[in-house]
Amino acid sequence: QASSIFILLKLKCESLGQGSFTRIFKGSKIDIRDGERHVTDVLLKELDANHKNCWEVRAAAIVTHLIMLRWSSLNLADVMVQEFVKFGALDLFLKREGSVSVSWKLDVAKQLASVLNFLEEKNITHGNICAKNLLLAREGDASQGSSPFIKLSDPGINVTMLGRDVVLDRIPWVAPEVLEAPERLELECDKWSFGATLWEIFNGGQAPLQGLDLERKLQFYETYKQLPSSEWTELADLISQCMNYQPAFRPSCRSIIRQLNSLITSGTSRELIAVKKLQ
Ligand SMILES: N#Cc1ccc(Nc2nc(N)cc(-n3cnc(CCO)c3)n2)cc1
Repeated sequence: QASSIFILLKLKCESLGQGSFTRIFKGSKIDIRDGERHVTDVLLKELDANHKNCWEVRAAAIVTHLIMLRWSSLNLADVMVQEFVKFGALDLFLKREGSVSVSWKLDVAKQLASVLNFLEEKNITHGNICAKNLLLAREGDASQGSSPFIKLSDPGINVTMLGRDVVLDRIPWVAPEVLEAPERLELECDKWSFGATLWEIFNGGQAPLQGLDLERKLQFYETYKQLPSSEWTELADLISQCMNYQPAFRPSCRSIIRQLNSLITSGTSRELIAVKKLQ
């Protein structure tokens, strides 16, 4: 008789950050099977009160008996349980880590581009691509020859259900065309967001346009502005191609991957030259 006991330790982990309307906590799932205990770290995403109704919580019947020893007021209906990904959200990791190598960043960017390519082939639009939604499962250590490994988190509440201010606050990740008509969320929107996420990856996890109020964020789009460009022109070109105000002009995923590959070759040689100059 397989049964799982969920021990939800609602440890208030501020360091976990939060999504738009969710608070996230670390928990433990204890499976008892044939008298053996298996403890798994889990992440709990709790929807805050006034957004309960619009969260399509899919009842994942992953365990036969879910006995929840509540150490808090959590109830299952408002909580989504996710695999606890070891190193957490990429934006926080990059802020904490400070300097990671160019090839590390390009490796992560290429993984994201391949995920977008996979979604494009299935004609699935994610709708909330950003560094906060990239979870780092493996840190990667060049000296050990291991590379980083990322997972794309769920998009959260669908952008069509969000209030205008929340969508405005997602500038510059949200594609401009989505502002006028959120239901026009198409594959090209993820390419725009990919550009903004690439900018985050190469700017230490800093949020672009941070500190601008909603009015100025809206003006940024109304005056067709681009993010401050990197001095690495090929990278700046790729970012501005993705963040083209004409959705149809944004590059295909294959083109993005091809351009990332050429950045990887030129990027690593650039880095070698820089290192040689230092010696
Ligand atoms: N220090 C630290 C540390 C923090 C978190 C994790 N693990 C983890 N696992 C997940 N499944 C999801 C998230 N997560 C983080 N921020 C969001 C909100 C935006 O999605 C989701 N974090 C690991 C280490």
